Formats: sequence, C-alpha cells, structure tokens
Amino acid sequence: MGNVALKGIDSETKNDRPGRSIVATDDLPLGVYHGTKGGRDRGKPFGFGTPNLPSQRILFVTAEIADFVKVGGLGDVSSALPRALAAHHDIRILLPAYREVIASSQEIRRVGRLPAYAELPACEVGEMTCADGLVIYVLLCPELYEREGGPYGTGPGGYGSSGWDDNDIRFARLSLAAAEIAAGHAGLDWQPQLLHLNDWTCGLAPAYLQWQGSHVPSVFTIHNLAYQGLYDASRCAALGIPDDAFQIEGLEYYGKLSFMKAGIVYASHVTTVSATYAQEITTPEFGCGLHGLLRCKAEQGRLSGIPNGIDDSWDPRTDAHLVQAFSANDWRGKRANAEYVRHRFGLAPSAGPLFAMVSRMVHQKGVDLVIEAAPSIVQAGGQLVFIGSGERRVEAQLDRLAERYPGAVGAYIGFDEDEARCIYAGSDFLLMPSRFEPCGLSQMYAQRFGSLPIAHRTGGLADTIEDGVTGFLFDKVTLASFMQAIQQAFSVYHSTELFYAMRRAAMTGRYHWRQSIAPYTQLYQRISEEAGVEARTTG
Ligand SMILES: Nc1ncnc2c1ncn2[C@@H]1O[C@H](COP(=O)(O)OP(=O)(O)O[C@H]2O[C@H](CO)[C@@H](O)[C@H](O)[C@H]2O)[C@@H](O)[C@H]1O
Repeated sequence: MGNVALKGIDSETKNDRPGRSIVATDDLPLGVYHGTKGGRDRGKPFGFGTPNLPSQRILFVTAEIADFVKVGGLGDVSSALPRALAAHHDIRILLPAYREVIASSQEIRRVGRLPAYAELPACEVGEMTCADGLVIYVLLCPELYEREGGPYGTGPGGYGSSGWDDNDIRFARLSLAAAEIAAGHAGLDWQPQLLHLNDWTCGLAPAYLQWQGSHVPSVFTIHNLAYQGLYDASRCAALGIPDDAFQIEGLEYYGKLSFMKAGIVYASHVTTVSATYAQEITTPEFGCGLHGLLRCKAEQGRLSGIPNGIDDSWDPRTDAHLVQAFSANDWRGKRANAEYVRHRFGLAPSAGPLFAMVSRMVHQKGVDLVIEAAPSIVQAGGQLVFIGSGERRVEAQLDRLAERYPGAVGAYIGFDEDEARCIYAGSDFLLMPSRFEPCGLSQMYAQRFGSLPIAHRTGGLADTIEDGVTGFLFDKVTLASFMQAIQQAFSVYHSTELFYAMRRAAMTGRYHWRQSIAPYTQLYQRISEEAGVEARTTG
C-alpha cells in the first residue's frame, strides 16, 4: 500500500492472505469469456452484435490509461474500451509519455516528430506495442511530461485541483499532436480516419483540426463535465488560438478560455458515458454553465450517451488479486474476502454487514454524507471501510472517524487497486451517494463482486442499478434519503434469502464493453459519412 497514511490497517497482513486459492467456475452467463490473470493482463476481446459496417482507423486520445497511470475511471475506460473496439477497428492510442511510461519495460520506437507551434514545444512521437497487440503512440516531451507526480498535478483528487501550472501548454500540446497526426503531419506510417477524444485535456484537438482546414471527424467524450480546463484569456496566443475563436460561439466561457467548451463546440459529435447523464447535462443543475450549448447539441442530434462497461479482469471467479475466488452462491469464498478486509482494516469479527466506499474522496462523491451516516451504521451493527484519496479536509475527517470507532470503521488514504478489488469482493454493500455521476464504474465492479450498491439515483447510477433487485437507489442527496436506503439494506441483509437473491442478480448483470462496440461503430460511421460529404462540398 505504499507509504501513505494507514488508519486501522494491520500492515503485516498484506502478503499474508489466508487461504488464497483460485477456483474458476462457469456458472455466470457472461457471453464469450476470457480468463485473465487480472490487473493489466486483459486478454484480447471479442465483439458480438458488431454491426456490418466498415472498420475504421481511429486514434483514441487520453491523458491516462490504467496500464501505466490511473487517477480514476478514465484510466479504466482508456484501457478497456479501445481493446474492445479493436475487435472491429484499427484503433490506436495517443498518450503523453509520462515518467511511468518511460520507466516501463515496453520498448518505445521513435517514429515521428512534431515542430514547435506558438509556445508549444517541439516533440517526438514514440510507438509501443502492448503484449496483446494494442499500439500506443506516446508523446515524447520530457520538459512537459516526465515529472514526479500525477498526470494532472501533484495534488490529490485527480483531474482538477492542484494542477501543474503549465497544464494549458501540456494538454494543448497533446491536443495539437492529435490534430497533426490526423492531418498526416507527424511522419507516421499510419493515419487515422477519425479522432476519439476524452475530456478537457484533449478538448482543443477538434479546434486545431478545424483551424488547419482538416475534415477529419472527431468524437469528444465527456467523462466529467465538472473538470473543464479553464485558463486566462491572455493564454490564447501562447496556445496558438486565433483571436476570432475567443468568442461566445467559440471557446470563450465567461471571459475565460475553456478547453472543455472547445471540445463541445468543434467536435463532430459529443458523447457522455451514460444516457441519463447526457440528458442531465442539458439542464442548469448539471450543465456546469454549458447546458445551453449542450441542449443545442442534443437538438441537433450531436449529443448522446453510450454507457461504459467493465472488462473481463473484473471477474470474482478468476481474479488473482482476491484472497479466494468465488462465484454466485459460493458465499464461503466471498466470506474469506470479507475476513481478509476486516483483518486488514483492523475491524472486529462480526456477523453484521460490511459497508465500503472506494472512491476519489471529493465533493462529487458525497463522502460527507457517508461520514454523517457512519455513526448510525455502526450503532445498527454495521462496519465501514474507506479507501480513497482526494480533498485533504475529507481525508482528515476519515482518519478521525476511524479513530473514533476502532474495530468498526477503517480508512486507507491512498490508491491501491489490489486492495480495492478485495474490498469489492469482501463487502456486502458499496456506498455511492454521488451528487452527480456521469457513469460510474465502481457500482458495476461492486455488483459483479456481489456487493450491493447503495447509490443516488443520478446519471449512470440510475442506468446501471436496479432498485431493490441489484442494489438500492435513493432520490435526494440528503442524509434522510440516504439513511432510508441504508435501513432498507440492513433489513434485506437480515432476511438472508432475499439478500442472497439480490446478490445473485447483481453478479449476473451484463455491463460488458462488448455492448459498446455497436453504438460506437454506428456513430463513427455516421460522422465519417457526414465529414465525407462536407469535404466534397467545401473542396
Ligand atoms: N483509492 C482507490 N484505490 C484503488 N482504486 C480506486 C480508488 N479510488 C477509486 N478507485 C478506482 O477508480 C475508478 C473510479 O471510477 P468511477 O468511474 O467510479 O469514477 P471517476 O469519478 O474516477 O470517473 C469519471 O469517469 C468515469 C469514466 O467514464 C465515469 O464512469 C465516472 O462517472 C466519472 O466521474 C474505479 O476503478 C475504482 O475502483
């Protein structure tokens, strides 16, 4: 678990897991199944229901990928979605060459070079091929990307806060590189027909494409509208942004320059990661000031939701990170993981339910509500474990909570995927009272591992949890509403048959990336046809 704060965790037990044994069974109807060793070794995916449409060359641009660096859900998506789409398309990734990428054992071949532009430095393009054949282009620019710290900054909590001072240059450079590769200016022997861009860090790419006069179409996926990449207007010249683009129809946002708005305005199509969130962001409550623009996009048929999925590594029957593998009905196996988690977090043996929160500890995730609910959970005989990092104030509150309830509450402040997997496997309920949630992966992982999510009815949580069947949904982000759902969970827990039936239903949920291949393929085809017509019309 590294050298971060441990509260209530017995650090001796990490390599001393009782009864580790992996038993794969085949009683879950998961479609085509690939055993993997878990973690990074994800096996080549198959597609099903793939439409009879041509394969395309796609460059998938991202600021994080779980293979090397993961801050949150975008890292998972960037690792899994392109691999799923590779069943039908020639899809490659573009990623900054962070320290972790350079330090990895993968060979990097230098294959392209890009000149300086405005204040964006010159850089090189490297190519690496993963064990499963996925090709990743890495943007080699040591002064921008090879640093001690996260992809967005040194601070906790990921995308937004405590960002590097030169993030405008860093991610404009990434965006411009994507546009230059698309236009065939990087000297590569491969040229994409389409760009698939993710979040504000690639938001300028479709704008650069347009300013270069390129007709290469682009999909811009919003994973979280709350992180927008806002900079002072005076930075436009440094980033090579033409003066006339800084206006309300362009990338101006209340007097600032917005990378997120650039992506929305200039991309051929905008997607979000669930249907409900696609609708929610067209309203003032969830639109972060961009709801008017997004509503227009929706009316033009240029905004839609394609839900995230989960990959084959998230399978309790084969996951080598677990203390003991298990399948639906094998509650002994699940209990072995619960024992491990209790032991690891210093909790007392208990016949009561084990609640968990695995999350970036930021306002979005409603951790304040969980902290408020904790005393009632403990009083009712429940136990609670937290794993996450984020806002310092929240981390301190979690530490205090663990100190106040020794043996009943444990908190680990930090990021550890192995432990997170054991917690999904060992817990009975996952708490996810997010104020908004574009899709959410944790609730899908939890369901697959037989931990019932208790979640706010919003965004992707509303789309992926069946209330009273695979988890519990509550309507308002208030303690009263949340507590009602928690009480329901307690009563289900105590009526064993119903509890096990819900667990089984949750574990057989079908949220696989294979289901995303058809909608993305149809979308890619549509915007390519439109771009072809536009290119012919405008010459
Ligand atoms: N301390 C810790 N240790 C180990 N693992 C940890 C961890 N804290 C979190 N994680 C892991 O990080 C991931 C979180 O993914 P989510 O999609 O649930 O939320 P996130 O807000 O990061 O993603 C954003 O992008 C994704 C992708 O589109 C959307 O699903 C989501 O709604 C949106 O907010 C999960 O894999 C979880 O297990």
